[in-house]
Amino acid sequence: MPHGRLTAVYDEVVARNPGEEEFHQAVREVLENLGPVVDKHADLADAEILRRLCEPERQIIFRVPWADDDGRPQLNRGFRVEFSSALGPYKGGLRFHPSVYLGIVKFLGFEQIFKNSLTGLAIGGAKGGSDFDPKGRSDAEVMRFCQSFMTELHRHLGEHTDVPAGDTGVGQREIGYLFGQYKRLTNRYESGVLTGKGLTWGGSRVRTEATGYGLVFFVDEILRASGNSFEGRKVVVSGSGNVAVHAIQKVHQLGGRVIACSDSAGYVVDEDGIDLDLLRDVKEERRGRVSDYAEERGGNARFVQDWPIWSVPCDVALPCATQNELDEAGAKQLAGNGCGVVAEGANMPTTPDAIRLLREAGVTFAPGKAANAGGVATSALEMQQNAARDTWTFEHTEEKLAGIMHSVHERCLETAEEYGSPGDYVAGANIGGFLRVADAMAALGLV
Ligand SMILES: NC(=O)C1=CN([C@@H]2O[C@H](COP(=O)(O)OP(=O)(O)OC[C@H]3O[C@@H](n4cnc5c(N)ncnc54)[C@H](O)[C@@H]3O)[C@@H](O)[C@H]2O)C=CC1
Ligand SMILES: O=C(O)CCC(=O)C(=O)O
Repeated sequence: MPHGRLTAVYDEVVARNPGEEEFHQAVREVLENLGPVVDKHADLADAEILRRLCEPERQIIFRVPWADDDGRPQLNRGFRVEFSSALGPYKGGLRFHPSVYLGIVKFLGFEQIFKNSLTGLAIGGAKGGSDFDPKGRSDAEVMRFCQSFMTELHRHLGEHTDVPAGDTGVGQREIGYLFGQYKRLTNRYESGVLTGKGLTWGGSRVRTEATGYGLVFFVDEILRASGNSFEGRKVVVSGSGNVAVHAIQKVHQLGGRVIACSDSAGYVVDEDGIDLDLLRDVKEERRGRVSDYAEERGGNARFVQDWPIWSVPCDVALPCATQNELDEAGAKQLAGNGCGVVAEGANMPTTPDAIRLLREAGVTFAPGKAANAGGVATSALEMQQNAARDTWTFEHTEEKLAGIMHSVHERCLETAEEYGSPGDYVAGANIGGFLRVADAMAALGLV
């Protein structure tokens, strides 16, 4: 990072947030692109916008006690990092996974600022979660955990203040328990306080599908820009959760074929194309593994007990599982096998070395800030419907999502061009996301 001013900001972030490696990585990835912005807009640098953006407006860490099914007390740690409210109420998901600690929540919250800004909608940036592991827990245990988590968190939330949603380990079941407890504690049916709700209690059509669908809409924009399409293309998707499943569905709808997906135990290769009904039955209904899918599917499907998935040859790769899952070795395999596009469905799944390698090899790379923005954008559409006490059809909502992904794609390309890096989606996303939030911060004064 050659720009002195940016290096100083980065060094300060590392010194003030020791041990939070994922947060350092996320900050560095943004700062690396901001040299031309600082040169062009000295006023933003003088207002210390960058330093202020790297310091969350508020960080909440709390104890979450709950009782398991045997009546034994259990203890977890809860987090909510409210990073920036310059553009609107804090907005971003909750992650329940044993790996969650402050550094993970801060990297996710930091990325969320720029992603949310890129959507063009009125949403600030935040993220939260807990080191609670829902795997193997009964519904009753998950409910008690969620109720305890919300018992503390509710005092920090509100439809105009902070609006969480799901992320890894938090789906509609958890959002339901959280919303139920919020309603009980506040005695308010405040639909706009959480997104990702069920359709009978204030949810939006397409929110469940939105991140995966939006990702595929974004890749479709990339392919169309060079006169191509998904028709007949082989696609590899890592993960088999919410984002992965809906990305697979939309790829199939657009004429592509997803031939592999994974979970934390390994991956399945199915050259005939993943059978989505079977995958969803195994993963969502029975909470099983992709190895069960391979066994039940039979035929050409095979399970490989290894990780990661990137040795499977494909035209398009969509990392949709977790951070830093695609490293330099994986990038080398993808590029060597002729992959043309890598687009991030997960948040920061590609390491900096892997991104460098992909770009040097001529692979088009789309960062999650832009490519997976469809989820949070549709959350904002859910908030719009809640505020108007309205419900939209699936077709209308999906059309809006596609329009938003089109404009995120345009914003990335136009910004990259303007700032001297034509065709560079990383520069376009980072600069485009930064400019909108920086402009608002400058207008709001030193707050
Ligand atoms: N749900 C949403 O709307 C959005 C999610 N994302 C990101 O997409 C990614 C996936 O999220 P969801 O699909 O919602 O979660 P999920 O909980 O539905 O699925 C996560 C998937 O990733 C795999 N996975 C998780 N941690 C892993 C690890 N340490 N090693 C190997 N595999 C692992 C799981 O096996 C599962 O298949 C995350 O990075 C999340 O932050 C990004 C934007 C929005
Ligand atoms: O819908 C939301 O508010 C959150 C989505 C999210 O967590 C993300 O974009 O990573």
